[in-house]
This record gives sequence, C-alpha cells and structure tokens, in this order.
Amino acid sequence: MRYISTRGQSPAISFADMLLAGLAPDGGLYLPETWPSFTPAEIAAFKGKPYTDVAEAVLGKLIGDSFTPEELRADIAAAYASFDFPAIAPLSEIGRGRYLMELYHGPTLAFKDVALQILGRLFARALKARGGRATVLAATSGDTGSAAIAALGGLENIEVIVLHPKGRVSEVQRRQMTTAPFANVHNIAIEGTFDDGQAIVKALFAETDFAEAVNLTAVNSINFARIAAQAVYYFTAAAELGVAPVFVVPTGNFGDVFAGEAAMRMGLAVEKLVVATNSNDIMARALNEGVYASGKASPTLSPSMDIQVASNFERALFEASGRDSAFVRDAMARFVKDSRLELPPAVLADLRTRYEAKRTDDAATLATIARFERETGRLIDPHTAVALAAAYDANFGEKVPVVVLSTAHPAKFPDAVNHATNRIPELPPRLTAALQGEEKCHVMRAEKALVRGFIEAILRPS
Ligand SMILES: Cc1ncc(COP(=O)(O)O)c(C=O)c1O
Ligand SMILES: N[C@@H](CCOP(=O)(O)O)C(=O)O
Repeated sequence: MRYISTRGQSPAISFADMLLAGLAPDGGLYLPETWPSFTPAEIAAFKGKPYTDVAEAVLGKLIGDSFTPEELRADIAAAYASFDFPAIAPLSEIGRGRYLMELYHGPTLAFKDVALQILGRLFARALKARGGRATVLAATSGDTGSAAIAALGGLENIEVIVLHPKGRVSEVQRRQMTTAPFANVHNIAIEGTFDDGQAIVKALFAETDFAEAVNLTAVNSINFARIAAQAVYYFTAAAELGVAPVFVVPTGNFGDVFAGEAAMRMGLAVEKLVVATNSNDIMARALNEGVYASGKASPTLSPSMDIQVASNFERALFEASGRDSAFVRDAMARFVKDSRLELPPAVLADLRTRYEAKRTDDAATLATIARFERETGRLIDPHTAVALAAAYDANFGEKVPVVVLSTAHPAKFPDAVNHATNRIPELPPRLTAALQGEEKCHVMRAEKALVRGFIEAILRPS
C-alpha cells in the first residue's frame, strides 16, 4: 500500500514513511493510492468480534508491509489495554433507534486516544527501525494535545511540542497537558486561536530546510494514520447494528467525519454522515451554501471545535473531485489567498451524497445537555451535545439507526455541564491526582518564527 498527496506533487510512499512524515512535502495530505476494500460479508462478520480484531483487519489492509501482522497485533493489544472499557467504542441505546458511541474511555477521556494510543506505538516502532530523532509538533484546541502527550510522553528520541490557544481550553484540558511529567514534552500557550496554531504547524512544514533538519512530524489528523485508526469504530458500530446507519459527528477539523468517509470508501454502507458544528460553522456553511469561507474562530462552550479551517476538508475535496490534484492545488491556493472558496457544483453535489450539516449554538448546546439529563439521567459533554442536537433534529425514518459520536467525557467540561444541569461530572480518580501536579507551559505570540526558535533551542545540544 502506497500513499499519495492530495496535491499530486510528492512521490508515493509507504505507510511507515507517511506515518513519520505527517504532512506531504507539497503541502498536501496523504491518502491511500487506492482504497483497500471489504465485502459486505466480511463486514458483517465483524459483528461480535473484539474491537482489537476489527482494528487489526482494517489497519492490516492500510499498513501494507510497513509492519508485520505480529507487530501490528502487539501494538493494538497494548494500545487498547489502556482503555477503561474492553469494548473501546461501546454503543449505548439512548432512545428508539438512537445510539451514543462512547469514544472517551481512553487515558485522556476523549476520542483522540483511540487513534493516538496506536499511532504512538507504531510511530516509536518505525522510528526505532529507522534510527534518529523526531520532532512532533501538534496544534490542539484541547484534546489532541493531552492524547499526544499520553501516547508519546517519555519516549526516547522524540520531542513533543504542543501548541494550545491560551485561555481557550477548559481548565481540565489545560492541566492534562501542562502537568505532564515528561522531559520530552513542551507545552506552548499561543496568544491566538487553534487555527493560528495549525497554520504555524503547516508553515513550519513548508520550511523544508528546518522540517528536514529536525525531522518534523505531525500527529494531528492531517496525519492519515489518525484517520485510519478512527475509521475502525465506524466498522464496529455499523456491523453491530447490521444496517447502514447515519453517523452524527461533532466536527472541527473534519478528521473524525472524514474517517467515516474512509470507512465508506473501504466498503462500509453508511446512510449519511451528519457534520455537526458549533457556531464556528465553516463546514456547515460549506456544505449547505457551497462556499467554504473562514473567519476568526470565536470561543464557545465546545472549545475543541472552535476551528475555522477544517484541514481534512482537503481530503474530501480530493475525493469529491474525482481525485483531481490540480483542482485541489488551485482550490487550496485560492482559499489561502482569499479565505474563501466557492465549491464547483459537481463537487458540492458529490459531497452532498455523503454529507449533511447542521450548526448548533451555545444556547441549544446547553438545552441539549439538560434535555438529555432529564430524559436519561446521564451527563454528556458539550461536543457530544452539539451532535445530539443535530440528531434530535434529523429525520431519516424509523428504520435507519442514528449513531451520535460521543467524543469526550463530560468531566473535561464541568462548567458547561454544571451550567446546564446543576451537576458536576466526576473525574475518574486516576486523573484527579495527576492534575494536581505543577503546571509547565511557555506563553508565546502566535508567530511561526518564535515557535521555530523555541524548537531549535530545545534541540540544540547543551
Ligand atoms: C471532543 C471533541 N469532539 C469533536 C472534535 C472534532 O473532531 P474533528 O476535529 O476531527 O472534526 C474534537 C476535536 O477535534 C474534539 O476534541
Ligand atoms: N479538536 C482537536 C483539534 C483538531 O485536531 P486534530 O488532531 O483532530 O486534527 C483538539 O482537541 O485538539
């Protein structure tokens, strides 16, 4: 299996090379050269299988010969042993034909662990085989950062630099990152938004002298290995239900919902992918109005989705245009220049065969948390609530199951949950103690040169 860039100007490479590279040298995002596929019978046979078996089957087709089946099995087993729930992504019925897929049972209580726990292990394995050091630069709006730290903290030959937007993550999210006791982890609070952090990451990849010198890599969902691992739970959920479901996905960077498209391209029958945004609604506007136009992200109660540049949309555009890399290059250049891109009618029509979109503001988010608590006695986090609000509105008929991706534990966002329900969700005890540690974090203006200088200084031999 080889990986190609959406911009068509980088050589095709192996899974291991793609994993260690993160972003393609031409600025594009990697995708499989051809999608591997499963037959309906093979997918049906996933029903009742342990999550780890399905992960082995799906990732097995995507890794090619980069790792042996034994290596993959060992890393998957170790990755998911760190979860509180053996089902890893359990479905719970929350009403007739409606389900929550709980993706927050990993070490940092958000869906990012599902991919980063396996990615970290494969990454360390590939790096060891190759020798040398790597510099992981991650932008986070709150959850990727701690999951990356949990996956890579303390590993040899890897420095991990995490950029989070100062004052725009919850206190629990911030402490999860800044109290990490690892010498190879460096937190930077940038004075800006997640989009500023993500732009710095991409711009530093474009400085190829620097990127090559420090072996720069990414573990955000711009790295296809993230998408690959996240595709697995679409298979487990659909196989368990036995019919093509609707998936409602709280969306920011478009990685998680694109993992649903990846599963579809590998043969999974899905009725629709519903893109649920908060009031940072670039993706809802793009799909509903046909114009992909960014503004400045504004703070909401679902901070991890305060994103106005949805990186993985590039992958969806590549596929929807019939894998036309010249179109993608031109589209991305125009978006960078104008912060605006009109979607060609044929591309938009193709996207709409898979995607629908719905925006939910903070008031409706709170009302949804409160309604869910009243009806079920259970608490959900504000990101899940954005998706659940879209699911309450959706009308796909009684026969179509609707699966809402529950992407974070409510205890990561106690203020919003308390505001809606007068209940404070409890943090699992293992985290409470860890979060009391001393916080370590550098504060910096959102400037590429400052981040580059910081990285050069930590890598310079003393
Ligand atoms: C809790 C939570 N839900 C949903 C999302 C949105 O996922 P994506 O960025 O893959 O669209 C994020 C951030 O990525 C998140 O942290
Ligand atoms: N919501 C994320 C930001 C998007 O990151 P990605 O790693 O999924 O691309 C976060 O919480 O950090």
